[in-house]
Amino acid sequence: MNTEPVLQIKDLSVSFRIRDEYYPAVDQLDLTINKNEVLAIVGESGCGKSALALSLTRLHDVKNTRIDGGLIFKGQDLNKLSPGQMNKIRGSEIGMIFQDPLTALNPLMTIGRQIEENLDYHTTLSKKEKTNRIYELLEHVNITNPQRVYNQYPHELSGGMRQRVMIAIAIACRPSLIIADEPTTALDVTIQSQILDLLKQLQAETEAGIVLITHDLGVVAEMADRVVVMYAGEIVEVATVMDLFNNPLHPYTRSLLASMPGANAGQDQLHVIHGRVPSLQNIPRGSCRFSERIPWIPQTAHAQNPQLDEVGPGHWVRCSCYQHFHFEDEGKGLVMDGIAGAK
Ligand SMILES: Nc1ncnc2c1ncn2[C@@H]1O[C@H](COP(=O)(O)OP(=O)(O)OP(=O)(O)O)[C@@H](O)[C@H]1O
Repeated sequence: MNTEPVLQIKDLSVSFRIRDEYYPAVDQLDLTINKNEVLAIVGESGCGKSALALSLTRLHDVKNTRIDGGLIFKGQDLNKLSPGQMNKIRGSEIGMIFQDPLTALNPLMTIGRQIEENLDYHTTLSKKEKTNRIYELLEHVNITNPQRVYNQYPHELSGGMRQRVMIAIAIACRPSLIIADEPTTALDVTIQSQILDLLKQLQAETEAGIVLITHDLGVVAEMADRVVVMYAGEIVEVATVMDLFNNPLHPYTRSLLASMPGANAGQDQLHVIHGRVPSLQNIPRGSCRFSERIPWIPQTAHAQNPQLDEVGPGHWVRCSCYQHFHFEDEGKGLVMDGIAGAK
């Protein structure tokens, strides 16, 4: 595995203003994304995945969002760039693919014109070169009739085709980093797997680092090299995809995996994680954030403020007592050694 860093995230906090106070949705996060790797970020809704993605592209609402910390990309800190400097990087060296291409694409502009706009901004190609490049890009994302699609509007295309167009725009200037936020969530299963295959193929060609934000562990298993599990704004586990699926350590990761369809073969019910991700104002910031989702485990078992520790090569976990948890079948869920009354 190539470990040449593309992006280094250093002590990153992304905070939203709620009634004149800022609350971190991403809390002091450190992470490196390498060239030619797919780094998946997973977690339930509200864990801070999209807040993280927005901060990487600096597409946040500046009035109500504060970003602290470093985003080191090719030797410069994205967080210190002016909006103009960032515009030059976004869409060229950093490509973006979002969940809903219908919202991301301009409904009043033809597909050809939208890709051309990107090339206008980031390249000095002539009109003819741009047109050829657009046809080439559309073909590259497996659009069979590029000439026709060039002149079509987003609403005339299927969801899968629109996502292919988004990918064509994202890769138009051969980015070294791609942020893909739930790129296949809105698509049906067959189209989803075609789009994932396309992303894999493009990555093999470009060697870009891909940050893949998803709540779908099936997508993670298919795509990721490394996985980051987020809970309530923090990383709770980082591991290679093999380690994460074969040897999950954090109770939250284990609960997520047990709640995945197909995980409990032979059992009638999927595991349901008790409770929900706390809202920003209610995150217990000075203690173990996950403890309230496993209330049957006594507070004495939780470290006050667990750190993210490397417990094996490249395997990090934020839990001081992960060795004592185990998962029981038949709906009993997560239990802890020697704790009576656990369920
Ligand atoms: N603009 C905002 N203002 C205030 N709070 C926000 C804002 N955007 C997100 N949040 C809050 O920040 C937290 C993290 O949200 P975020 O959208 O990043 O989660 P997520 O893991 O991406 O969830 P989803 O999968 O549903 O998109 C949530 O508590 C959310 O309610």
